[in-house]
Amino acid sequence: MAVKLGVIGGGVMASAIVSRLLAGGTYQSTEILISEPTLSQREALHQQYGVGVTDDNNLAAMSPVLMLAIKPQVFDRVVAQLSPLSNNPQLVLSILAGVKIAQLEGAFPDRAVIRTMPNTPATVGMGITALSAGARVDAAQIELATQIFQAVGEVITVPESLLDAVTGLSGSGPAYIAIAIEALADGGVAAGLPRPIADRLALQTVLGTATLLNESQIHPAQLKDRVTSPGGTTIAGITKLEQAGFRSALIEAVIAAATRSQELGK
Ligand SMILES: NC(=O)C1=CN([C@@H]2O[C@H](COP(=O)(O)OP(=O)(O)OC[C@H]3O[C@@H](n4cnc5c(N)ncnc54)[C@H](O)[C@@H]3O)[C@@H](O)[C@H]2O)C=CC1
Ligand SMILES: O=C(O)[C@@H]1CCC=N1
Repeated sequence: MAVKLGVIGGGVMASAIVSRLLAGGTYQSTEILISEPTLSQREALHQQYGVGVTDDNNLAAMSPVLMLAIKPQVFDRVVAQLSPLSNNPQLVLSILAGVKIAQLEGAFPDRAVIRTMPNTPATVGMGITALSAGARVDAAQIELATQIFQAVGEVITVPESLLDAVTGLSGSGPAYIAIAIEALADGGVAAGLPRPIADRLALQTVLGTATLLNESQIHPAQLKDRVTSPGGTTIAGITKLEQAGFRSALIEAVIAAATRSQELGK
């Protein structure tokens, strides 16, 4: 069967996206070719997903749809090593933080380019991906990109000027939430809970709160007010959070990550 999707870089995000594309039937394993320099990673991808693997980026780049899943720091080097013949894909999808549509269009002349920002909950189909289309993209290509990223969760379309901010929030956000869950569990241990119980309580509290907000569509501030009894435990905890700058820490984290995304595109 002919390869339909080539992927350059077979790391964390490529694995997450490819696994969901296969599970959802968007592509068959024989229709995907991943180029990856690390032998053990190639073997793992082939064994786990049955996809084609290669150490030659030019082979992956010949596919009609090419997904770039390398680190932004190696983008220039990877592009410089692609031969003109492999400048064949009709559609290039980039998941690279920071790398701009203009850079992508310069690297793939005459090809349609869509810059995207997915996130790691993609692994379980609960991701959210923002797409931003370049000038050469037609409606069918936006539809195809949407279909590909819907395999890993929600898809939204934004102007490119917002993609660095998206990166700072939803791209990097899973790490902030993971730290929050770890810290909540540490707090539980500090308050006397056995570790396994603290871990379970912390995780389910975040999962349950996110699900409740999502399903009820109430504002987070309303939910906070519902939990907070006058003179009770929650307001005692919130007072400490405010003293420690919890809100501003999160705000500053998103801004710092967005700023770093901008820097990566320079
Ligand atoms: N990890 C995350 O949560 C997210 C990452 N991204 C973006 O996705 C991209 C990939 O990130 P990860 O998957 O986390 O990184 P990763 O390090 O897990 O994967 C990158 C892969 O590229 C391979 N690679 C290195 N040099 C190469 C070359 N010359 N040719 C081909 N492959 C090469 C590496 O061996 C590695 O397997 C980055 O650009 C990042 O900005 C986007 C959204 C979320
Ligand atoms: O940390 C990074 O640069 C990548 C982009 C978004 C999430 N991880």
